[in-house]
Amino acid sequence: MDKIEHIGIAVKNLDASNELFRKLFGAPAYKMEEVLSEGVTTSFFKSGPNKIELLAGTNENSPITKFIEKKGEGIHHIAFAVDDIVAEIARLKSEGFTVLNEVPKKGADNKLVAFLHPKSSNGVLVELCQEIRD
Ligand SMILES: CC[C@H](C(=O)O)C(=O)SCCNC(=O)CCNC(=O)[C@H](O)C(C)(C)COP(=O)(O)OP(=O)(O)OC[C@H]1O[C@@H](n2cnc3c(N)ncnc32)[C@H](O)[C@@H]1OP(=O)(O)O
Ligand SMILES: [Co+2]
Repeated sequence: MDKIEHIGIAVKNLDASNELFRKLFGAPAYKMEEVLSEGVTTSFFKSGPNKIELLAGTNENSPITKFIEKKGEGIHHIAFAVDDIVAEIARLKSEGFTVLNEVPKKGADNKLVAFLHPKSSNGVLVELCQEIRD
């Protein structure tokens, strides 16, 4: 795990939150992207070397919709950059973590991603992100 790649924040209304975070960071989102497979639409902000990912659910089954119903808006996950997501998944499995998708899937912002069940990581939803290299 090299560094925190982004922090994911679950929001009800992406337009309203885009404006709030534009004021917070003094700059607009640098990217907005829908990830159909996850039932989310996202916007990304840069805060110095860090990234913030705002996520809104696009359907009632979206993990974000369910999260907000249960816990309200707020920090949803922490994503870490990894060099080799397949190797990292194998390592974390061997260490006893519950990997929610053992086959990496396409995420936002040109990444392959995988998630650990929060119950196996002290109540924190952890995302692994590997840059998709052309
Ligand atoms: C990929 C695009 C983008 C990117 O960066 O590229 C994204 O980041 S997409 C982000 C959205 N996608 C996901 O979150 C996928 C992984 N998440 C899941 O598979 C589910 O959300 C899961 C398994 C974490 C929870 O599933 P579900 O909501 O069906 O189960 P429960 O509500 O019963 O939750 C079980 C248990 O976990 C607690 N929980 C749920 N979500 C979180 C969370 N984000 N952080 C911490 N804890 C969480 C929940 O409260 C339950 O605990 P309990 O003590 O039983 O209440
Ligand atoms: Co994310």
